[in-house]
Amino acid sequence: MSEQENRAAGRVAVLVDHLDGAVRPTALELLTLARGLGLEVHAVWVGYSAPSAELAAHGADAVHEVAVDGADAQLTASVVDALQTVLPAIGDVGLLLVPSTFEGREVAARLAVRTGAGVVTGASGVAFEDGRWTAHKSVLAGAWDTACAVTGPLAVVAVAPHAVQAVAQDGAAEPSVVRHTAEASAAARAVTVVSRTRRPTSERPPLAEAEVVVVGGRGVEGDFSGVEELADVLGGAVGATRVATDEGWIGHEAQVGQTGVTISPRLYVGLGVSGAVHHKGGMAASATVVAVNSDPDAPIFEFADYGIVGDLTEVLPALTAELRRRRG
Ligand SMILES: Cc1cc2nc3c(=O)[nH]c(=O)nc-3n(C[C@H](O)[C@H](O)[C@H](O)COP(=O)(O)OP(=O)(O)OC[C@H]3O[C@@H](n4cnc5c(N)ncnc54)[C@H](O)[C@@H]3O)c2cc1C
Repeated sequence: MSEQENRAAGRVAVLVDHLDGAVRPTALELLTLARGLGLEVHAVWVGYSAPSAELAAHGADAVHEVAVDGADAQLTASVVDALQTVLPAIGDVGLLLVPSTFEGREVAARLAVRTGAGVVTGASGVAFEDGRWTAHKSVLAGAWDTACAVTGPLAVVAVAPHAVQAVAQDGAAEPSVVRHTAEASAAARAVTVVSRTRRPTSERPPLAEAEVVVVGGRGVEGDFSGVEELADVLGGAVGATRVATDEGWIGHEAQVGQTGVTISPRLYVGLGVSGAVHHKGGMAASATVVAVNSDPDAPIFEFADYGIVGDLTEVLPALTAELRRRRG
């Protein structure tokens, strides 16, 4: 970028998603993406004790810790309050990256309503093109790639998990750490968190962020044990079609698709999944699609990278056993 373009693009801020003090993997991806843009990168951490060296290794030049006064800092309204305080303090921010998770998209939308920023969600990449921040995303079940240029002064781009690979670099300079305090808005103060109950933890990664997702459809005929076994061998998450969740074979939180969770794993494995358009809409951004289906004319084979025509009762145990053998 020329000096003039650099000035027009402004600085890049990254909202760092974290849980119990640990940076979420998607935040490291966002920082890596931001570093690649070649501009000043500011990491925004709501709370204190940010792991500044880890954030710097992934691209942060400066780390901003923000305490929210008067409300629970984990509420999305509080996160927006924090951003509204810290972005003007950084100054000249042209692009804010947030994760395209449920919470990230809510933060993006609330911030846009308050500030008039332009928002693009589910982006696979972002670049400064023809004097505007432009986000790229695939739409209509992956049938179209679009470029969405933001015309306002601030672009808020929610980036899909795994759009880039997080890469730490050795020898990053120690970032400056700046502390801020944000005043909670009426929206944040209106909510009191009375209790928190941690869901029973699973060894598996969260569905929306997983690098590998194994999905069971109607073809599993009610038995998800083989789907879970393959997911565990691959270190992945378990997903399902709406048919499988409607049948009560697995919880609704596992539903992948237009009305379920949107995923963008490196590897998607569909077992007894037909590949209906409503399902495809939530997984079309998967990098590699593998399908096992007994019907050679199943629509999923039209967009799968690798297809196995066969009965799950035979293919799945053989596949799992072979992968287990190869992984030692
Ligand atoms: C408004 C709306 C929103 C929707 N949202 C979603 C959504 O978010 N997510 C979603 O998934 N769906 C959604 N649906 C439903 C969607 O349209 C499909 O009905 C659904 O995805 C089909 O699920 P399935 O592939 O499991 O079942 P089916 O379409 O019935 O396919 C089952 C497949 O399993 C194969 N099979 C059967 N037995 C075996 C075997 N033994 N071995 C190997 N293969 C076998 C069959 O050949 C078939 O291809 C939505 C529908 C509507 C109308």
